[in-house]
Amino acid sequence: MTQIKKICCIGAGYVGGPTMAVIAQKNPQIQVTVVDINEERIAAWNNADLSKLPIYEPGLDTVVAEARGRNLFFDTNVDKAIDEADMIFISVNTPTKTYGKGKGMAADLKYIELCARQIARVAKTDKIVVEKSTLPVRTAQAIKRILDQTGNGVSYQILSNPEFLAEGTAIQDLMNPDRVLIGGEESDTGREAIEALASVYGAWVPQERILRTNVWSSELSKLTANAFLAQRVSSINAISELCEASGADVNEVAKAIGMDSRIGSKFLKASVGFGGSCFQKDIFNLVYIAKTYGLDEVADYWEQVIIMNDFQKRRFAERIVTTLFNTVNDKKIAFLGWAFKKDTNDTRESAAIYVANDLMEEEAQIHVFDPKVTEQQMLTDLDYLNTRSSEANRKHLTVHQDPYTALENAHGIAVLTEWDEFKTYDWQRIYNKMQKPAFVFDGRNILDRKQLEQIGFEVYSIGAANIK
Ligand SMILES: NC(=O)c1ccc[n+]([C@@H]2O[C@H](COP(=O)([O-])OP(=O)(O)OC[C@H]3O[C@@H](n4cnc5c(N)ncnc54)[C@H](O)[C@@H]3O)[C@@H](O)[C@H]2O)c1
Ligand SMILES: O=c1ccn([C@@H]2O[C@H](COP(=O)(O)OP(=O)(O)O[C@H]3O[C@H](CO)[C@@H](O)[C@H](O)[C@H]3O)[C@@H](O)[C@H]2O)c(=O)[nH]1
Repeated sequence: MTQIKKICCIGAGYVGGPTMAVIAQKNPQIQVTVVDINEERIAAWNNADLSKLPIYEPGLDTVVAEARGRNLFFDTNVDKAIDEADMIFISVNTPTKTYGKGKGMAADLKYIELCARQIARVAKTDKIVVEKSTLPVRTAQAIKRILDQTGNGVSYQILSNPEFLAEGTAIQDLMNPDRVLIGGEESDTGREAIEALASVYGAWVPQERILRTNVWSSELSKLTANAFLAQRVSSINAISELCEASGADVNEVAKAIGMDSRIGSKFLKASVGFGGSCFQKDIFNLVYIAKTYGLDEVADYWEQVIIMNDFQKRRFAERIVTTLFNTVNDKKIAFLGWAFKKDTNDTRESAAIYVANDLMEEEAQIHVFDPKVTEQQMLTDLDYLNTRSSEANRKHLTVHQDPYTALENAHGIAVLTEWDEFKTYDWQRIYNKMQKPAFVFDGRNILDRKQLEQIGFEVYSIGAANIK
């Protein structure tokens, strides 16, 4: 069996960084080099101060501290790392296309293709190339054609090894994955490549959790897993509106259905809408592929998950406006949280961005406190929507370092992220310093509603009988 001695990972992002850190920690005999064209990001990965790593993930600093400089390296020299490696992970971003055919739907594969061409140009020895990025089904074929036809005559095996970690729990998920999926060519050399990668994971993952399959099934399983997860969130969010209208309570409904072992209790938390860099992108990708094959009913079925999610975000913003006597013009609306979920500094597709944007359209003043997201990031997120000028966004957004100043004098508080610390705040003190009536819109259902009501707050929770 091929023994892997050197691994290169192209892309030092939310997936490449943590995944390679864990692989290196668990395989001290393998040299792992993570490369990126983003010099600032690489410098941050190399920062001696572990609180300055480019991404925030609980437990990541400890793993990096153990492996970095021993057998884990972060570098900008992509060619050198490719040249030396026996196994190359491609872990670059695959965003939704913003131009041309498939705009707003298809995955933009330009970064993947650039990687393939770079590998083809540089490689002088046989390589196993591992797709770690999430890709449309049959992308491996395109990568193989580029490598075989433009390369230096060396031989390549392409594996699909999608990543299932969730942000905020990345290290936990990597240490103890439900499964590791490896798709490869159905041939002797294909199977040998699969086993080489399986042995890397075998350092800490039990063999029965390492699934071997063909490349197309592996690629499609990743999109399908995300589509199913997102679909559960949209399903419970659809029911949340019905609960509000009918007097049922979505938490009770989720509990009751979740105890059915066929349904299961996870991913049934009603919310202001799912965010993150993956769910929407991957469903659009699935929808686009289905349309490409002429499968319109399949495409429409999955697209509804996104339509429901957009509606849920909009509905939350509209509820704030109607509750605040149909106007938020010049009112202070305080946001607790901006990240797309707790325990991450990632804001991609966060519901907070869209809710803020809708409220700014109504001329509200948004004041935000998030424990991990910077002001610069929030402004970048708003500017990216292109709804209004940067100056106008700056006029409507104030970012606070202290939650109590963010909440002082607010007409309404909206909880956008489920950070644990929000539950422990001194809510009496907050109430005393707010405009009255004091409204709380709990977009994550994390606060103790009864306690808040006793203090005097008027509370709107997702999927409950609410203030009208
Ligand atoms: N974020 C997640 O939780 C998650 C989980 C599972 C799978 N995925 C998938 O993994 C892939 C990466 O996601 P991410 O969140 O880590 O993205 P990211 O944007 O955080 O990181 C990607 C990195 O790749 C670098 N890059 C792009 N082109 C390059 C090139 N040619 N050479 C060198 N570096 C290059 C970028 O500079 C960037 O730092 C995506 O396909 C995503 O769908 C993400
Ligand atoms: O019951 C729930 C569960 C999640 N969410 C929201 O859904 C979004 C996504 O959450 P989560 O799936 O936990 O985080 P991600 O990091 O986006 O991880 C998803 O996307 C990754 C990228 O593909 C996959 O690897 C993971 O398996 C998959 O869970 C977040 O906004 C959550 O707040 C809810 O609203 N209710």
